[in-house]
Amino acid sequence: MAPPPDTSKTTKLERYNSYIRRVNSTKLLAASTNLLFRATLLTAVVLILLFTLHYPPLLAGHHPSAASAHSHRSLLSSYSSYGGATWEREVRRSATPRRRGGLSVLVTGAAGFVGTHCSLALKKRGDGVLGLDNFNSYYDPSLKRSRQKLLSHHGILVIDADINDSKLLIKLFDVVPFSHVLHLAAQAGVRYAMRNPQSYVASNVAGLVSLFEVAAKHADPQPAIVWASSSSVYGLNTAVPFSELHRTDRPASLYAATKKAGEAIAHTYNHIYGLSITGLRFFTVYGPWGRPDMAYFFFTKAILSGNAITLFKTRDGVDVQRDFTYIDDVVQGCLGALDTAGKSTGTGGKKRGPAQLRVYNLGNTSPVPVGKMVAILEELLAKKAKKNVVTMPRNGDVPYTHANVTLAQKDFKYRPTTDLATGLRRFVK
Ligand SMILES: O=C(O)[C@H]1O[C@H](OP(=O)(O)OP(=O)(O)OC[C@H]2O[C@@H](n3ccc(=O)[nH]c3=O)[C@H](O)[C@@H]2O)[C@H](O)[C@@H](O)[C@@H]1O
Repeated sequence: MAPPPDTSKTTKLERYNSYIRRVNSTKLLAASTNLLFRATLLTAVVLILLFTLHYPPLLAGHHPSAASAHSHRSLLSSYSSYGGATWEREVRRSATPRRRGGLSVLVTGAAGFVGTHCSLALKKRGDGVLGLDNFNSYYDPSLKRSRQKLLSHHGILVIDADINDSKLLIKLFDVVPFSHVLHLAAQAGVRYAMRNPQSYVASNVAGLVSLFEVAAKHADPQPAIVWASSSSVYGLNTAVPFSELHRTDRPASLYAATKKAGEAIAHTYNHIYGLSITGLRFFTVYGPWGRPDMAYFFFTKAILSGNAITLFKTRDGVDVQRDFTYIDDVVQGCLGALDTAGKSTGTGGKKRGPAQLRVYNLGNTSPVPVGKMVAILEELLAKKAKKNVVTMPRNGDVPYTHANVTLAQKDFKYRPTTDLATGLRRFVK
């Protein structure tokens, strides 16, 4: 019988070969992972570049900047961390009123233009204010960070979070028994809705529902809610001046449609859950710390830098007109609405009785043609604008806005006092 073959060497060799194969495959895996990582990085850089080219930074013009507000928002909320004794202490400190009978207000969109001014005014008179903002990149977030610094200087904490983050909202209402919510977080801008429609649905519809859900079902006590609707809901309405009784079922832009949807949603939450809700229809609000995507702001920049501006005329050749409203007047209206808001009547998602549901115009009551607005800026800046006058494109704009504010005047003494020339002088300064 032949002796069995000596396998010890072959076995060793096989083991060695298999070891080498494993090492090589690991190297291959590492190499391919490395390659994949580099490819992903390169794609991301190319995408960011393409996006930046497509949406140049807002401060350089009037186009919304970089990444879509929506994707940025989800990124922020997934990174937002909250909780813990120190965090809760800070939240309570910011939200606690300093005067007897003061309000405790959750201000959403606190690092926004109107949000910052309202938060400061509330804090100044001794109310507690806690801010919330997602710092999205619709316009330069560094302006929002500067406003956040200003607020922090006045003892107001602004949390980085999105209104769609229900868990955070629930946590906030667990920590603080807010008496009011001033809900200003929204995707603003009329014409941008054609470019990024989903961001309007995410903020102005889904975000609003997320807030109402938490306020109706989790907050105890339920807060009274005052929120920002818009003059744009009047859409194709031709009866002037715009009254709260006029038709608002013909929005001209998706922006307006989401605000109108918000008013309908408010009705539902008031009806089912007894939430006290007040909608404020703002009319083209302007002033210091304003929004760079608005015409008065980017016109000023363009005039100073010698760039041309585009002025819209209606199809009949008339200047478009706006009831430009100065920020201080709007703040007065917001505080008046908060002070006169009735209490919500429900608890734990159950209505206990009828609650207040209101809508008010907050305008200036004197429309100004955009050409006149530019003439005021030219005088203040001592420099002529280079103007391109074009027929208003079909971009969601309406030709004319004009507020009737009798209702706000009657219910909380709203009385706008700043004309456009005075307001723009303060802005330019
Ligand atoms: O009243 C409101 O509720 C709305 O007011 C503003 O919207 P808008 O009135 O369109 O304000 P701007 O974008 O600053 O435009 C002001 C005027 O300048 C005109 N315009 C704008 C841009 C431009 O390049 N040229 C031009 O003539 C517009 O047609 C408009 O008549 C805000 O941007 C909205 O977020 C807000 O909801």
